[in-house]
Amino acid sequence: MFSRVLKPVATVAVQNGAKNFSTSSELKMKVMVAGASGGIGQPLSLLLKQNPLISQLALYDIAPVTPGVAVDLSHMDTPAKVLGYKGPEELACAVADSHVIVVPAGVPRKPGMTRDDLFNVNASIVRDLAECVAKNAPKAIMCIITNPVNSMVPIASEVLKKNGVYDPNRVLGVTTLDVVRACSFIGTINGVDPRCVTIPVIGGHSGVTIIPVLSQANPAPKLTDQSKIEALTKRIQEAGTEVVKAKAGGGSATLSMAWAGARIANAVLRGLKGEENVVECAYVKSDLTEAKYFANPLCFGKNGVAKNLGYGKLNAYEQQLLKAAIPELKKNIETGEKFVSK
Ligand SMILES: NC(=O)C1=CN([C@@H]2O[C@H](COP(=O)(O)OP(=O)(O)OC[C@H]3O[C@@H](n4cnc5c(N)ncnc54)[C@H](O)[C@@H]3O)[C@@H](O)[C@H]2O)C=CC1
Ligand SMILES: O=C([O-])CC(=O)C(=O)O
Repeated sequence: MFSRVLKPVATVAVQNGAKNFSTSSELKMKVMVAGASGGIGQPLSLLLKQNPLISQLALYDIAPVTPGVAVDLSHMDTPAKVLGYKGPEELACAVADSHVIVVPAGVPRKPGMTRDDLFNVNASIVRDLAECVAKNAPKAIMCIITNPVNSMVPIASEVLKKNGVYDPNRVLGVTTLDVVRACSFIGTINGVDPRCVTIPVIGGHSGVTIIPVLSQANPAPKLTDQSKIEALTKRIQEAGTEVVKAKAGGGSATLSMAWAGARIANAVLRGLKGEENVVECAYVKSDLTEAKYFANPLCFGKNGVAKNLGYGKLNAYEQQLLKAAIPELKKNIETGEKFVSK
């Protein structure tokens, strides 16, 4: 079950420049989760506690239960040491010396809302977290789950820039759930194990900006005509809303997101550790299109994103999807950038 998420630990030592990194033969990695007591944060932390690449797991949230969540997880018989941090006065300690910071802090959607409707509340949460990261762990790799992802990544990037510590290879928007869903749906259609399916999902993380490149899926979905391809594309684009509706006011995807969050964190950690050819899609600073940020397959290395692998050849339908996504992405990016500059 964990073969993709928990790959064997590489034993090479790496030195990637962040302060207080271990210089012993085994790099000790600290992962911090911001929003650790929430619907995503708790199961994500449960999965991360099982990751042998992590020596320290710092759980941060404004919720009073957070130290208790940390005590609870600390009783699991896996090596990662778990510490809980609660409230803004403890944030700097939680962040300090982190190699990877995963951010599911912020409010989720209710039925009838778009991800953009979350902007007003979540923008300041991500801004303040990024400010603290800039001051206390400028070399950390931020993996931002908080919605709207398309705008939150520009916000974190602009804050890091203002502090003079921005490295575009160290700020990611988490789009892994779109890939996970596409693999799951294709697995069902083809009657195969979804873990054997690969597919790039490019663009961003909301509605029309989510572009599953079905022509590059392996195995190809067994769909006979174009209308079925279009219906599958729509389902992947709207899968978040499918969950929001099904939860009927109880929030959005949490468990599948935790799974996806653990998967991208593991890819980043494997790259930091020196493993080669670790590839996942994520939303990053990009010059591939007119949008300043764009999601597509990336290769991870000792300093975060090591190589942008582009998005390959798109068929005519996918090119049409890309054309529809770009104006929306540009608008979302501008909204994020304006929020920081005002
Ligand atoms: N990127 C993606 O694919 C997905 C993103 N999301 C997004 O993830 C976010 C979290 O969703 P859930 O976990 O379901 O929400 P939730 O409400 O269950 O949990 C959010 C947690 O964040 C905490 N929090 C609020 N302000 C904070 C702050 N300033 N610092 C630290 N923690 C803070 C809350 O106390 C709460 O524990 C939402 O914005 C949601 O839209 C959800 C699913 C998929
Ligand atoms: O739909 C939402 O609000 C949460 C999310 O981003 C997803 O499930 O893809």
